Amino acid sequence: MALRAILARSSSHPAAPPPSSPTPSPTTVTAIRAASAAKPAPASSPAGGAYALELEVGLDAVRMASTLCEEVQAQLMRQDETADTKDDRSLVTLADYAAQAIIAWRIQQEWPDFTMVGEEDAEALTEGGEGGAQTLEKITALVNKTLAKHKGDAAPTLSSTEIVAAINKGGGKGGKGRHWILDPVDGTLGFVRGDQYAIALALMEDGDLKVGVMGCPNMPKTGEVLEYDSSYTYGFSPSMVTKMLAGESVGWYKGCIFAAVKGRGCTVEPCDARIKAAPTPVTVSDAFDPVSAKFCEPVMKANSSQGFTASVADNLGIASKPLRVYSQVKYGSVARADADVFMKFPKAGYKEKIWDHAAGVIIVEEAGGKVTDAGGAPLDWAGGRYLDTLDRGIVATSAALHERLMDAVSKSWSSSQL
Ligand SMILES: Nc1ncnc2c1ncn2[C@@H]1O[C@H](COP(=O)(O)OS(=O)(=O)O)[C@@H](OP(=O)(O)O)[C@H]1O
Ligand SMILES: [Mg+2]
Ligand SMILES: [Mg+2]
Ligand SMILES: [Mg+2]
Repeated sequence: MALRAILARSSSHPAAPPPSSPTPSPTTVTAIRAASAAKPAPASSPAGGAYALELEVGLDAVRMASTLCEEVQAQLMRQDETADTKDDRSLVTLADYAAQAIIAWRIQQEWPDFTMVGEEDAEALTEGGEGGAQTLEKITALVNKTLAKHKGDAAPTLSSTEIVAAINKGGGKGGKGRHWILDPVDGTLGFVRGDQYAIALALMEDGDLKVGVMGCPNMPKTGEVLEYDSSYTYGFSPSMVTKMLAGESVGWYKGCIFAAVKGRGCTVEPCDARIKAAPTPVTVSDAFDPVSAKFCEPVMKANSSQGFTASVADNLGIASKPLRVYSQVKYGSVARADADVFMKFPKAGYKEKIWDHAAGVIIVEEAGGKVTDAGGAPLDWAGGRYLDTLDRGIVATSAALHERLMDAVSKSWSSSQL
């Protein structure tokens, strides 16, 4: 792999006061009530049930990875660090490797024989000459620093050999059986631009998603993500940190972790463990009003046909502009009803990867939503590393709106074929 350094876009983010919550949009006329379709949300955290340990480990692992990513994103913004390109010319940073390493290490503590389908591998670090070796050294230091921060005296010091082994745990083939699915930094482009990204972890058993944990370190506590673009990378003010350390409520914060367990609902809580806030149940939008409805999609035209999604939105009567957001934060936005619909229609021939969707999908489903391909079929998690049988694209929405969305997709597809 070529380790060609790319300068992260320079970005100045003026300190801004915490934004206030946006006014909720009214729901009116053509409202489709989805309440009966939505699962009853539990009073607090999904609390795991039979998957309590998996949930606890997943939250711990994703929390550590979030800390590590925040540190690297700040370095990128200061231009103290750079991104590299992989053989497929996509971006990769220290954080992508280090987050995969720390999450795999944490899972291995509980399940030494676990298998994982993860995005990254360590080839560029072991076969990449001096540049690769230097990058591995930085990753090792970053992982150990993060472990020390989170585990204190109990923190081990991992060797670079252990780090390589942990990263390479992501090389699983998937298929039937029990596999963790990991995108250590989803939306790497957003990450290097100081924007939205997600750490997306899921557990799949025989094709069924059982647990999803998604860290979104730049997602605000409330409101739509695009309203906060000037404040993504500013930290907490000194007075907020003082309050947090004293265990006081700070009201607004940025940095959310979504957690979902099959059949037990979905919750959201702060990424930063210093913020004392109980996990809050989230549910998808319970009504559809085209006037106030919003849909989200990838930022890059190369990743999804923006013309096609505009046509589908038009068929649904959605008047507002799309929310173009990096990463699986889009699924989080649908899960907590900031948006009504997420659509992605990649170019023909592009093979979607399971780690780009697994955590987001169980989060939306457990929030009362439905995620399918463009033909209405559920996604096939047991087919290996790719979603090989996917029909055209992926749509996520409330269970109640799904059929209407399918009709809109069919209508747009027919007219685009004419
Ligand atoms: N050509 C093409 N078509 C569709 N999808 C692609 C394509 N190339 C890459 N990818 C995958 O898209 C992941 C990022 O998705 P996003 O929704 O964040 O895209 S965007 O940057 O907002 O446009 C991104 O995930 P990360 O690599 O984790 O960032 C890729 O796996
Ligand atoms: Mg990538
Ligand atoms: Mg991804
Ligand atoms: Mg990624």
